[in-house]
Amino acid sequence: MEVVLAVNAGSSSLKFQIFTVESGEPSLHVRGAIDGIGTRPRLHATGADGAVLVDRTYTAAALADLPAAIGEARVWLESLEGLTLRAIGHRVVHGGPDYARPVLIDQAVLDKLATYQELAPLHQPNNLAPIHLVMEINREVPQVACFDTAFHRGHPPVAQAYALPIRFYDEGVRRYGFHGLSYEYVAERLAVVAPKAAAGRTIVAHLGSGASMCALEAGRSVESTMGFTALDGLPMGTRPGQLDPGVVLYLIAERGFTADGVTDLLYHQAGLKGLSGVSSDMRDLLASDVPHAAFAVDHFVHRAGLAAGTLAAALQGLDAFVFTAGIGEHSPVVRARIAERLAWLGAELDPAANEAGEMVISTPRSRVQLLVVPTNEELMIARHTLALVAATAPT
Ligand SMILES: Nc1ncnc2c1ncn2[C@@H]1O[C@H](COP(=O)(O)OP(=O)(O)O)[C@@H](O)[C@H]1O
Ligand SMILES: CC(=O)OP(=O)(O)O
Ligand SMILES: [Mg+2]
Repeated sequence: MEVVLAVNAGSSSLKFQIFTVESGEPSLHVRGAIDGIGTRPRLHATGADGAVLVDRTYTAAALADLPAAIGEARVWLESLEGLTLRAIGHRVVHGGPDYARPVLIDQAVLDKLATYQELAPLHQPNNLAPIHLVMEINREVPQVACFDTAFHRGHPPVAQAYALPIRFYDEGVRRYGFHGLSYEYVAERLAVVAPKAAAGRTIVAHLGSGASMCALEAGRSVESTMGFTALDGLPMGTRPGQLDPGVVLYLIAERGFTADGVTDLLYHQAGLKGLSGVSSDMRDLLASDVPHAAFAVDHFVHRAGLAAGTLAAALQGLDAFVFTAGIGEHSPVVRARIAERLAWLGAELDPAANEAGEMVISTPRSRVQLLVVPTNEELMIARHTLALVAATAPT
């Protein structure tokens, strides 16, 4: 059976899905992940029917980092029988100014992508590691890089620019935006399940351990809360979101921070984790009775409300607001609190539909339709990979 493997190597997890490709559209065969890498590592995978194929836990030391997780995932994937690998697609967070669409990977592409490591230190090295490994063990299988930045590359220059001397724009210091594979998937899904919302002015809120929002005009991205790196915008699990650059200058000039020290603070020690002192995980904060945990949640909701206002201004109005990713898909409490911040735009939540996790969670008379649409970055990767491989196959 011919399959495409989609790999989403993140900061603390390695997600993968295997799709059969007979029909032209990828069809789910196996879905799995190793998560909790370095803390509570767990490999689990299910078949298309939901049957559990593997569920293993490890000590933190046994799977301490992403390379170790890749090694473990490889052993398990190679134990699956009867599969012929047609191609492998990878999520690559930063495509810089060069890549506006997915690309077939060769050494030159890989070298170029390595130059963006500093712009996404939490993600890019992890995204590239499995590509390197496959290149070492099997040069025959085509590999495709699918970028988080690509979906946003049509933003108008006024939206992409920072008010710095223009030479910096020319050399690539721009607002790129991320989570593009997730937004592209949600936009395609909306066109099917909520065509009216899809045709209008929509904000999609991708609220996971990384979090951002995207403004869609008839399914096309026109603005996003993230910028040059995935540090900007909303507060996240361990990243602060929007921050006055003066804070960084203060840390360097007054507190003796090095570049590495600032990087560690902004990528690993800030956000919900830093503010609460409890956890980077929204579930832990909602369950905690520590006052700082509640304060971190309040801050998250406050900033989400402000970001929604900014994007509504970019769209000059709002027809629909969509929740997705870990928090957006699974937390009725956080959805309800953000929906409250959208009341001035005419949004009215249906509490029962929200608690039940229905797709439409607004009342019929709400002027802004509120929706929950689960994302699927791996399916988007598989679609792109299949399309690119088919287009470049020798005839
Ligand atoms: N039931 C829930 N309630 C609140 N938050 C949740 C729930 N389930 C998951 N989350 C949040 O979702 C986050 C993970 O989201 P996810 O989209 O999988 O992130 P990523 O892909 O960036 O690792 C977790 O850190 C947790 O904060
Ligand atoms: C770009 C980004 O923040 O990704 P993630 O949500 O996977 O951390
Ligand atoms: Mg993610």
